[in-house]
Amino acid sequence: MVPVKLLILGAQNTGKTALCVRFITKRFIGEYDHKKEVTYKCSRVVDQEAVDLEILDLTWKVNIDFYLYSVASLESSIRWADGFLLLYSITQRFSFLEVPQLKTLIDQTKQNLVVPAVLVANKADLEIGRQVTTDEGQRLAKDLRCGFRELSVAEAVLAVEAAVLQLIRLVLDQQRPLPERRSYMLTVRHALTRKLTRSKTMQW
Ligand SMILES: Nc1nc2c(ncn2[C@@H]2O[C@H](COP(=O)(O)OP(=O)(O)OP(=O)(O)O)[C@@H](O)[C@H]2O)c(=O)[nH]1
Repeated sequence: MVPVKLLILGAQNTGKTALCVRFITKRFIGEYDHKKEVTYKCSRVVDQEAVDLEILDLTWKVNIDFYLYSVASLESSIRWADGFLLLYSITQRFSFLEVPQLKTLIDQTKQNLVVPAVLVANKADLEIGRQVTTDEGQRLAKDLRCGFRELSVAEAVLAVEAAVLQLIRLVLDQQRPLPERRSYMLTVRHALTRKLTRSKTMQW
């Protein structure tokens, strides 16, 4: 069994608990008790690899003033985790605007070149209340070097499964020796493409 530890972060009311419960139980439950910090545990087989999964859903609220809360405690949860689900709601623009701050804290704490992370735009079923476009979400994910999924935890169990599996794959990829990593291979490919393009331009 390969242990994989994920931390779910995002502003209040974005659907963090709903997503965890949906992934673990396949059910959507409207309201939750937020008093307790919960670590959800399960096992899954991902690409023929047996994974012992833990997902941590924190109790305290991460909002625009999250520095007012215990940053030390947040940093310790970040250090514990191998991968990150960063959630915002398409109906709460402020939750989208908080994401870069969170990602910066993760990058500073982890100090890795590549941090496995997937940006999740939740509540896609509430189109009428949309405040963040899909395009904006995609651009932010690219800037922050994260995967991106827009979905509705309420309506799409398969999309939730796909988002978490994408993150697990990124974590597993990072645990492989350097030359076997997809991210490493992509970096090498981009560097070679850039070099080739430059040398062609110079010849011309
Ligand atoms: N329409 C809709 N509502 C959702 C969706 N996901 C979650 N919700 C609702 O959004 C509210 C907040 O969901 P939670 O899972 O409690 O959100 P949270 O981020 O864990 O909240 P905090 O722990 O308070 O930060 C609940 O009323 C959920 O039923 C979704 O995809 N669509």
